[in-house]
Amino acid sequence: MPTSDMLRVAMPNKGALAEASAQIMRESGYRVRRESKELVVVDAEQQVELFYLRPRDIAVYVGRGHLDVGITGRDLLLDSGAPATEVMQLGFGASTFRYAARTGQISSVDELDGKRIATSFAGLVGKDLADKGIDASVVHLDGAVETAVTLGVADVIADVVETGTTLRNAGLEVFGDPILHSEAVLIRPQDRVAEPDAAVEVLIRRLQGVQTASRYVMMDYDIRVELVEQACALTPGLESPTVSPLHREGYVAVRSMVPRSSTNAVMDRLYEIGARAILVTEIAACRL
Ligand SMILES: Nc1ncnc2c1ncn2[C@@H]1O[C@H](COP(=O)(O)OP(=O)(O)OP(=O)(O)O)[C@@H](O)[C@H]1O
Ligand SMILES: O=P(O)(O)OC[C@H]1O[C@H](OP(=O)(O)OP(=O)(O)O)[C@H](O)[C@@H]1O
Ligand SMILES: [Mg+2]
Repeated sequence: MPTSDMLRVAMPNKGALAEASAQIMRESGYRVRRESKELVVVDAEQQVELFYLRPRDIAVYVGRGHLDVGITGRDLLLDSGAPATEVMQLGFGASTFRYAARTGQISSVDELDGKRIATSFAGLVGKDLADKGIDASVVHLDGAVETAVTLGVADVIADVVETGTTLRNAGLEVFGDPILHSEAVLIRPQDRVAEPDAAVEVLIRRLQGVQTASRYVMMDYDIRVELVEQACALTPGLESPTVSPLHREGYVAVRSMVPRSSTNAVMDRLYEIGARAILVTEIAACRL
């Protein structure tokens, strides 16, 4: 359906996902908007158009096939009911979607029957209630739903919870299991996910490259040649460590990718077995 040959991408124009979405696209080498009033950015060189839309509307545009891919929240995708499919998790914007009530008032979803539930995710909540066989009424509000309980508009809310600060400030607490674990995701039209699309594949590989580059560091060290197997067991890398001869007889240099979170623990172990000149560098970008 898209009329242009360019890859048409939906970007969140504001809200919790906007900044991180712009950052991951920028680091993936795409031209993003410089100014928050820009609605469309055309990158003729790379044949990509970015459309800045309300996060809530993104699944609608993509589901109808007017845009090829979009970045939105899993909760917004499911709430919309649009025929779009999640094709990649983007690793930011994590949150849970939960029921909450006045502290100490409700301890289980079994108590929801007959209650008024305020939410801006009526689709998601309606489906959850139906799945659980609960007969409750949904009060659909645009946002700041925590206040609905304070003002007596509802008995319960169902909303995005990240740190829990907003709930605490409203004197509310969660109950029951999370309805959903959400995060930012890349979505495509449901009826086109099976169709190979070279431009989408390039986008996904670039996004994966940025994710990997931020999850790993590059580690270099020198070690006596007879200890190289032991050292490589500590730094197996993703495929295989690079082992190069050193000018100094009996030593080799090893280079390997190491998960960022274990950097210091790995350096400690390497040092203990005799590795020296252990250097850690950032990976700016990668394609694996
Ligand atoms: N702390 C958070 N608050 C709100 N949404 C969050 C948070 N963390 C992640 N998200 C995700 O961001 C998306 C919400 O997008 P939305 O545009 O409503 O952002 P917002 O920050 O609520 O902005 P708005 O000012 O328009 O309400 C959802 O997918 C939600 O799960
Ligand atoms: O658990 P927390 O870290 O406090 O974050 C969750 C809160 O943030 C969002 O509100 P937002 O600022 O988007 O306002 P809104 O409700 O009007 O969308 C969300 O709706 C919760 O209220
Ligand atoms: Mg919001």
